[in-house]
Amino acid sequence: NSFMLCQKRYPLACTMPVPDTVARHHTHLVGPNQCCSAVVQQIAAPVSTVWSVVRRFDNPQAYKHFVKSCHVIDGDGEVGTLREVNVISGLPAARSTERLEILDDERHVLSFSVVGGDHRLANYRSVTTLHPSTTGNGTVVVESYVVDVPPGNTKDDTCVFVDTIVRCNLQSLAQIAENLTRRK
Ligand SMILES: C[C@H](/C=C/[C@]1(O)[C@@]2(C)CO[C@]1(C)CC(=O)C2)CC(=O)O
Repeated sequence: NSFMLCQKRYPLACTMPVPDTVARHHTHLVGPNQCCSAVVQQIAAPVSTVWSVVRRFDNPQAYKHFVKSCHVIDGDGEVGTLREVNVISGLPAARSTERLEILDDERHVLSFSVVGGDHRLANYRSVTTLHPSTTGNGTVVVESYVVDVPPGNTKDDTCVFVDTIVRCNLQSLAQIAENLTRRK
């Protein structure tokens, strides 16, 4: 599957030209003052192993190293569950309140939206999907997002900032899933 990244030049809908089973989840309506992008990460671990880490909405710090701690405010892990994420120092952010929007254990789709907190990424929503690699027993992770461009920022700067964090998260996810696979 030749994943092509979400092109920022799609003014209205940010879709990724990928198999339509994937595109459906990574299609975001992008407003005039928003930007969107996507990050793709190859992981040398089975989809089931990667999913067991990604699906834990209550435990993002398992692989997101910018997260210091997280606790569930409301809900039981199903869609609608709210979490409060506390962020490590040094970032232009302290905490974030996030809502679980999609948790699909069959199709390996997770989506959450940022609904509050003190940071600069208003109306952030991301979708993460897992796909078996076409070669070998690995996983391809696709994570796309849409977010408001903060006042004073350009769309490109915003995408560079968010892409960098998402890429760090997915590289960390790869390390953890590959370590889990070696240990078995
Ligand atoms: C980009 C996104 C997370 C961003 C943040 O969690 C936050 C919502 C508060 O701190 C951050 C780490 C950075 C920020 O400015 C906004 C990636 C993810 O967690 O899935």
